[in-house]
Amino acid sequence: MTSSSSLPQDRQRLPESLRADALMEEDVAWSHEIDGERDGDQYDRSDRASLRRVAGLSTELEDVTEVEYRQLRLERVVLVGVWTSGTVQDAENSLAELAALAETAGALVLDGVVQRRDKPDPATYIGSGKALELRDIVLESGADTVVCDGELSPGQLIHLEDVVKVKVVDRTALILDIFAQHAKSREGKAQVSLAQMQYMLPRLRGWGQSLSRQMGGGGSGSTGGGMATRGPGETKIETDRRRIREKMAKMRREIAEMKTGRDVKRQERRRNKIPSVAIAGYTNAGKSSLLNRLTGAGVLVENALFATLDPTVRRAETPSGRLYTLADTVGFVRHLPHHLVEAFRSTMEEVADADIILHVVDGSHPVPEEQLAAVREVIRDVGATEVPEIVIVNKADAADPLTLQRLLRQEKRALVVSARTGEGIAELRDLLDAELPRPQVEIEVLVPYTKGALVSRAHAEGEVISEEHTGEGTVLKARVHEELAAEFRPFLPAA
Ligand SMILES: Nc1nc2c(ncn2[C@@H]2O[C@H](COP(=O)(O)OP(=O)(O)OP(=O)(O)O)[C@@H](O)[C@H]2O)c(=O)[nH]1
Repeated sequence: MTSSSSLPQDRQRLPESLRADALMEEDVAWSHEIDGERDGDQYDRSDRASLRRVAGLSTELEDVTEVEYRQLRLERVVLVGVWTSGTVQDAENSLAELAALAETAGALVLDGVVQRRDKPDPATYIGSGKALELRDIVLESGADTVVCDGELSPGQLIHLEDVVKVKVVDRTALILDIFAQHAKSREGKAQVSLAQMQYMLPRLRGWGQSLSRQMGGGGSGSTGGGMATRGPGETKIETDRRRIREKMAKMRREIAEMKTGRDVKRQERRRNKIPSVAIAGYTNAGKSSLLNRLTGAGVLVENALFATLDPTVRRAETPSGRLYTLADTVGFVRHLPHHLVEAFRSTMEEVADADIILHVVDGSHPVPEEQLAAVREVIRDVGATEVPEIVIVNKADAADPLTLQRLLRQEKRALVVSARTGEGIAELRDLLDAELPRPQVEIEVLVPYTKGALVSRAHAEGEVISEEHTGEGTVLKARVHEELAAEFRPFLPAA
């Protein structure tokens, strides 16, 4: 078993070896220890994450009890995870992902600890001995927040805060915080707010109590940064709860109205029979980059998780000139808080409604299969299992060729591409051309030049077989969808 005193030595040793190649002054070493408490299996490893500091996170913990949710203030964090099953690699990947999430939320990750246990401790998430060790790490590193790699009960949050004496947040709160930062549309913002309130409701008491206790007993220095002296009392919490419930009801109504507007637009696209392609995939897999490649649209591409939160729908063209719509969707992540899956169910309808799902996976990830499985779970959840799926293994330029080969072997329909270099994109366009549903009705018409717009629609929405300009108008032979065929009816040659 690793004693707590070996940890500081590890961390002292690591920054030096890393400092040599540090690019930024702000970079710090990220080390973590995986502690085999039960089976004596020990594992030490260091890693370095590129860490960035993002300003502008403004909320103190006490504000969380206000009805208006503001972002959590995550600055200097220590990560902690409980490793209950799977391999060491699984535990590492999960913590690495938590680090990426914390960075995306603007935090500086100082350290990470994983504890091997059968299940999380019901009182403090990690065992009580480990919690004390964590307190030492927090003190030594000057962290202001502990981020846990799971969803904690209100009681676990209170108890762990009591031990470590700084704010404790869980993975769910972290993801909600990131979503709050990234939502841009009114609908997206409303959905995230609703999910945040849902999450907050049972936890108001916990955070309030914990704070009151810290204020009363712990001494102001122990909380690590700028907390107010007011601990919300029972009555305040009750008032907050009622106000939150009222606000949630109002928000649900508003979201329902916005959804109606979006449904109308989607039905319009359907009526026009423009084939639709939905891009789905794990967060950071390269969905927005692929959308940009296929449409030339300047969608925000960020090396951060969940840059895309609101569905973006664009028009694109196949090599033969057929129009289709391409929808980018929210990035998925393992253990996506269920409030969020629920909240984004309606935006995911773009996926359920599509003719084809392009399931983008990051080929440079050590285990892309995990991401594929997590995304498929959501695809199943939104009832989109019937939609044909093409797996797009992205980032070929940065991927291990063996991983690519393995994925191609495992997946029924897969294509290797690089949205960055353009590799494989021509093949993807051809594939879409071949796979998108074809218009059914063949027409042969003479269209007067005054109705030129109809001919343009045949080009965009159908397939033109031949086109000839005569003195009387355009002689057009084409395959189009039923609705458009009906509009051409007046121009059919007289029987
Ligand atoms: N090396 C490499 N990097 C890529 C490729 N495609 C995308 N990226 C990078 O991966 C990161 C994420 O790309 P995005 O397109 O924003 O990913 P996303 O899936 O839309 O992300 P979310 O919005 O978080 O769901 C960015 O830093 C991209 O530059 C690729 O083909 N090769």
